[in-house]
Amino acid sequence: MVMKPFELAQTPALEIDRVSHRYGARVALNDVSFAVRQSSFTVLLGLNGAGKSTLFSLITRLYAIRSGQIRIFGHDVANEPGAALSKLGVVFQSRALDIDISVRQNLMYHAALHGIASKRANERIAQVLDRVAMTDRSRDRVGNLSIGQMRRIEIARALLHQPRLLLLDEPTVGLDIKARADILDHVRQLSVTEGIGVLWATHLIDEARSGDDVVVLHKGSVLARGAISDVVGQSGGADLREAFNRLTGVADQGELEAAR
Ligand SMILES: Nc1ncnc2c1ncn2[C@@H]1O[C@H](COP(=O)(O)OP(=O)(O)OP(=O)(O)O)[C@@H](O)[C@H]1O
Repeated sequence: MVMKPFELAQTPALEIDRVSHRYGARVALNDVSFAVRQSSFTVLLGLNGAGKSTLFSLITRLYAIRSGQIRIFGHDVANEPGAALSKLGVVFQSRALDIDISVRQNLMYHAALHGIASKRANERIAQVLDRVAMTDRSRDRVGNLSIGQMRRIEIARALLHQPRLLLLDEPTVGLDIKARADILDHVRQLSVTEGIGVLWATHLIDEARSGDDVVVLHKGSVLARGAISDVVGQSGGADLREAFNRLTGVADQGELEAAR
C-alpha cells in the first residue's frame, strides 16, 4: 500500500486552519492557513498591520476564535485549551518582567503560576538560564539588565514549563545588532537541540536564514508559505527580499522600515 504524505508526516507543532478575524468592519486576518513543523524555525514575515499580533492573540486565546481552527500538536485551542496551551510558550512584544525583583524571583513566580513545585522549579530555572547564557545574572535585579538581557530572561521564562511550541512577537525590537544576532542564535539552537517548533514574527527580512520556513503575511492574507528556497523560487526573485517585494508590491526594505 502506498502511504499518503500526510500519514508519514509528524503532527505539526502549530496548525492555523482557515482563520479569519475582524475588528468591526476591518478585516485583520483573511482565511489564514499555515503550519509550523516540529523542530522548525518558521519566520512570520509581515509589515506593520499585517495581522501578526492579532494572530498571536488568537493562538493564545486572548481573543476568541470566531472563524477557522487553531491546533497545537493536534489539540484544538478552542475545544481543548488545557492540552493545547500547556505545550505553548510565548514571548510577547510588551515587557513581561517585574523590574524591581531579581531574575530568579521572576522565574520562581512564573513557575508557581504554572504549578511547578519549588524543587523542580529550581532545576528548571538553572536549565533555562543556562540555555540563554544568563546563569551568572540570576541574583541580579531585572531593572539592572540591558534590554537584550531582559529579552533573554523573557525567553527563559517562556521555556520554564518545557513548551514544544514557542511564539515570539517581534522579539528583537529595540535591540542592537549584536543582541539581535545573539537572541536569534539562541532561539534557532532551541529549535534544534530541544526540538521546539518556533514561530518568529518580524518585519525584518534579514532575520530569516536559508533553511528556515517562512510565511509571508500581508494585509491579513498569506501570500506565500514554505521553505525559503521554495518561496524565493516560486516568486522568480533572486532572494527573499526580492521575493517579498514582488509578492507584496512594497518597494524595498527601506520602505518596510519606514512603515513602522
Ligand atoms: N483592537 C483593535 N481594534 C481595531 N483594529 C485593530 C485592533 N488591533 C489591530 N487592529 C487592526 O488590525 C490590523 C492588524 O493589526 P495587527 O496589530 O494584528 O498587525 P501586526 O502585524 O501585529 O502589526 P504591528 O507590527 O504593528 O504589531 C491592522 O489594520 C490594525 O489596525
